[in-house]
Amino acid sequence: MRADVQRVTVLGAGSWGTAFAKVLGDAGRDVTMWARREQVAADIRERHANSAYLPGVGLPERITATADPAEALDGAEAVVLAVPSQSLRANLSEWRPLLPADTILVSLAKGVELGTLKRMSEVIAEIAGIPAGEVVVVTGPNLAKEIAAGQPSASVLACADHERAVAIQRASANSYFRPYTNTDVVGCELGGACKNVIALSTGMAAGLGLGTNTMATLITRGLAEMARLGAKLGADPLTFAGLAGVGDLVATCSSPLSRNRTFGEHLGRGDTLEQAQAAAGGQVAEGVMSCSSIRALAQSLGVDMPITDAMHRVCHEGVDPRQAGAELLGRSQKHEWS
Ligand SMILES: NC(=O)C1=CN([C@@H]2O[C@H](COP(=O)(O)OP(=O)(O)OC[C@H]3O[C@@H](n4cnc5c(N)ncnc54)[C@H](OP(=O)(O)O)[C@@H]3O)[C@@H](O)[C@H]2O)C=CC1
Ligand SMILES: O=C(CO)COP(=O)(O)O
Repeated sequence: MRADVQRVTVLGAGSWGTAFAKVLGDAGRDVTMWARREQVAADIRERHANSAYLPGVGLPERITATADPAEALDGAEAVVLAVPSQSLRANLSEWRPLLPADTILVSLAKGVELGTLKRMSEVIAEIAGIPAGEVVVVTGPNLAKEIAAGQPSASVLACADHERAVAIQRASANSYFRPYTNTDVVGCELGGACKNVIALSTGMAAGLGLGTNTMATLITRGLAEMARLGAKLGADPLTFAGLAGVGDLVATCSSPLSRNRTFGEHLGRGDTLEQAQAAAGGQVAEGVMSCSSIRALAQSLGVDMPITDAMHRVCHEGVDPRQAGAELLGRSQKHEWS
């Protein structure tokens, strides 16, 4: 493993993969991106733009791109995985023989895998055949469009191996992006996955015409339920007070740029799942799948996550958003911290 990472490969050329490549390029790193579609790769390589995902954003000239994963991965000192959570296992299985030895694996994905109920660093470690403690997880309040516009933001690089987190911290820190390290991978990853589900709920509330008190209630009680899950899985409770918890919740639950919040808003306005998906224009709203996997994980551990449960029932059992809201309020009364 190199402490002074210079050559980075980003696998996935969507919103966050491209914005994170720009962060690395602006930090002076040489970046090669892999795009699933040749036309996206050509746009990045020849026009220094990704018009499909980040229209109007100029990319550093030191970023190049290809649709060939072998070419993208050649010589990579760090590999950033920037594809949706539910396809990551299949994608990485294909790429595994191409991964350079000793490369640092970095995860941008915020989700929990359906079926296995694994966090993304667990999936990556399993497929790559490395200890889970070696995967670096990027999380925090990082709306891609704002970061691509160079707006100041902080982030968290979580890894049990502090040296790997520091290597990526050095490689990504620039004038507008301030990454902190953290060794609580469980807490950081759960924060990133759970907040997408809570953002669905705040979007849904907005779509129903509800105001700020409702949004603050969902954010705060969402934080309580993700912290309960984290505590059961051995996370540090402080993590949920940090960038990966409150920070990402506030950004995602309140911003019109959030795909999860926007998806929820469509459902609240009465759109079907299919209509909301069509409006997302092919971009991933991870919470739609993660509400089911996180709910199953919570149930397997006996953890109460009522908002997540409500989102699962709206998204996958056809429950009306108004009814889900009424049921949340109608639950038995209790102490705030019980
Ligand atoms: N956008 C954001 O602000 C942030 C996103 N994240 C997380 O980062 C992860 C990636 O998100 P983001 O880049 O925004 O997602 P996007 O939907 O913007 O892009 C997804 C990328 O993955 C590709 N892709 C989609 N499905 C597959 C598949 N089955 N196999 C291979 N490639 C596929 C897409 O290719 P194609 O264009 O060909 O469809 C595209 O390049 C998610 O987990 C998200 O939650 C985290 C922080 C911020
Ligand atoms: O994770 C994000 C911000 O930190 C992006 O959220 P969305 O996927 O909802 O756009």
